[in-house]
Amino acid sequence: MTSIGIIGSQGRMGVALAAAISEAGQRSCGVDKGGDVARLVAAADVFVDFSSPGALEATLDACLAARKPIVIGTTGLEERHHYLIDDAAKDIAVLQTGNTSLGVTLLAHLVREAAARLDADWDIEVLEMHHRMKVDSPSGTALLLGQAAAEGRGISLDRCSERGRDGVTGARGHGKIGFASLRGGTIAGDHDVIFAGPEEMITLSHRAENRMIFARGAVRAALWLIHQPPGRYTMPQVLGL
Ligand SMILES: NC(=O)C1=CN([C@@H]2O[C@H](COP(=O)(O)OP(=O)(O)OC[C@H]3O[C@@H](n4cnc5c(N)ncnc54)[C@H](OP(=O)(O)O)[C@@H]3O)[C@@H](O)[C@H]2O)C=CC1
Ligand SMILES: O=C(O)C1=N[C@H](C(=O)O)C[C@H](O)C1
Repeated sequence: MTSIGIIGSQGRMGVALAAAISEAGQRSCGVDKGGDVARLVAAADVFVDFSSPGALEATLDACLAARKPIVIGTTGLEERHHYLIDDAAKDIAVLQTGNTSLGVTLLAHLVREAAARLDADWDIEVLEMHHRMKVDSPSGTALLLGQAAAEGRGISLDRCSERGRDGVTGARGHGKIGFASLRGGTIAGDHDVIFAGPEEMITLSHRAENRMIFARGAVRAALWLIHQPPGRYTMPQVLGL
């Protein structure tokens, strides 16, 4: 039996993850804000982080000291967090993703394919809606889908994204990838990638009906990651997509 340590165990995802770990016949333990992450790391075989970007540095340090692998599902990460992850991945196995579900992993593949086939006359917009308690925007998934679209087009998302339109912003930039975020209610996570072309439109969508899809995907990733050498891994590798 594998012991999976949960960073953010009392949160919405932490609770769903504990249920998914138990469903998979594995053992869980956890830590929350103010808790002893080094103690948790000593007690488990692999870790899943669904907490807050502020927790990441200490969590990675503890995993590095113990040479143990980690799945990072927390979103709202900044560039410096990605550098920390790249550094850690030289010594331990790390998987970071904005979405651990099978459906979104496949959707990202479809978005990359569509973007590769449609020229820049097809405007790409990523629309997401989440529950009222979500603190970061755009969602990690929206950014992941935007990245897939940019890769399909062979462009850099950093240079082509259009975010936070408000007021007289001027016409939409040609070839840009736009993002829009809605917040309300208890929605677990809805994402649409819209390809708006000349006189026709394609929408690729994913609806999360509840958090167990993320939790089950995270368990699958954690159980896969313990068998991998140091490196930075992705959900398509876990799912063989
Ligand atoms: N990759 C994916 O598939 C998914 C990612 N997420 C992401 O996971 C994260 C958590 O989401 P959610 O569960 O809804 O959020 P919650 O706010 O419900 O839970 C976060 C938990 O993390 C704890 N926490 C905060 N800071 C620390 C810290 N420094 N060390 C340890 N624990 C800490 C919180 O404790 P306290 O309340 O005391 O602050 C809380 O228990 C978000 O970034 C979200 O976007 C969510 C769903 C799927
Ligand atoms: O905060 C959430 O709830 C979710 N966060 C992730 C994200 O930012 O994309 C994944 C999922 O959409 C739910």
